[in-house]
Amino acid sequence: MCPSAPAALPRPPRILHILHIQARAPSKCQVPVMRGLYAIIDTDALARRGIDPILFADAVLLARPAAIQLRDKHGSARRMLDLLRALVPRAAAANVPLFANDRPDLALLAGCEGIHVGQDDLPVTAVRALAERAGARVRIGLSTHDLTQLDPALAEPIDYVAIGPIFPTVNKEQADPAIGLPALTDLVARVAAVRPGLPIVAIGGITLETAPHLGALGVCAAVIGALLPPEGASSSDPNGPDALAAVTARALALHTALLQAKAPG
Ligand SMILES: Cc1ncc(COP(=O)(O)OP(=O)(O)O)c(N)n1
Ligand SMILES: Cc1ncsc1CCOP(=O)(O)O
Ligand SMILES: [Mg+2]
Repeated sequence: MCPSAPAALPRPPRILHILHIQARAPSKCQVPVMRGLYAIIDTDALARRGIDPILFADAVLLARPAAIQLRDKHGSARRMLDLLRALVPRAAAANVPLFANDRPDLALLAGCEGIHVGQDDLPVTAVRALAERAGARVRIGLSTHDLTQLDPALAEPIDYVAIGPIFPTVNKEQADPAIGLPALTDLVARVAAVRPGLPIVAIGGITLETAPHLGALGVCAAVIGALLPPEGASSSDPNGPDALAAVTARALALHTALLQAKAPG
C-alpha cells in the first residue's frame, strides 16, 4: 500500500536552496527554466532492487531536482494512478514538477503538473486536447532521437524536448542507438536556433562522471540508473535509512554537478 500523506520535508542545505532558485527562475520569455537533474522513478528498475517507489521518491525529492517523472511500463493503470496520487502532494510540497510517462489520462486524473510522451505515444496535440477538455494546464515533454524527429517536434506545442539516448542504457527496451555528446551538441544548437529558450532534457546512460558535460551544454539530465545502487548489490534493507540516504546523496551529487557546470550564455 502506498502511504498517501507526504512526509514533512527537511530544509535543504543553503547552497542547494540557491541552486534551486537559479534552476527554476523564469527566463525572459517566461518558459520555466529546467536545469539540473530530472529524476525518473522507474518502477521496473526499482522492483529489481526491492526499492519502494514512494520511499525512493521521498529520498530523491530531498535533493530538490528540476523535475521528477513516474515511469511505470509494466504495471496496471490502477497501480500507476495510485502511485501518481501518492506522488502529487509530495512533489507539490517540494515544489518540484511531477511528470507522468505515457499516460495523459492518469496524469490528468491525479493532477500531475506534466506529461511525457514519446514518438509512439499519443500525439502532443491529442494530449493538449485532453488537458483542455479536463480544464487542466499541463506541461508536455516529447522524446526525440535525431534531427528527423527533432525538427517536427520543435513545431509542436511542447514545454521541453528530450533527446537521447546520449549513452548506452539498460533501462529502455529496444532503445535507439546512443548518439554521443557531439551529436547532442549539434541538436542543442538546432533547438537554440529554431526555438530559443525551449528547455532540453538529455537522457540515456548519464552518470555523475558525464553530468558536467551535459550541464555545460545547458541541458537538464534525466536519469534512472545513476540514482540507484547497482543491481545485485548487497544491502540488508534496500528501503532502510542508509540505503535511502544514499539515494538522496546520489541525486544531490548529480543535481549539483549539472548545475555547477558552466552553461553557455
Ligand atoms: C525525460 C524523458 N525523456 C525520454 C523518455 C523516453 O520516452 P519514450 O521514448 O516514450 O520511451 P518510454 O520511456 O515511454 O519507454 C522519457 N520517458 N522521459
Ligand atoms: C527511458 C529512456 N529513454 C531513452 S534512454 C532511457 C533510459 C534512461 O535510463 P538510464 O538513465 O538508466 O540510462
Ligand atoms: Mg513513452
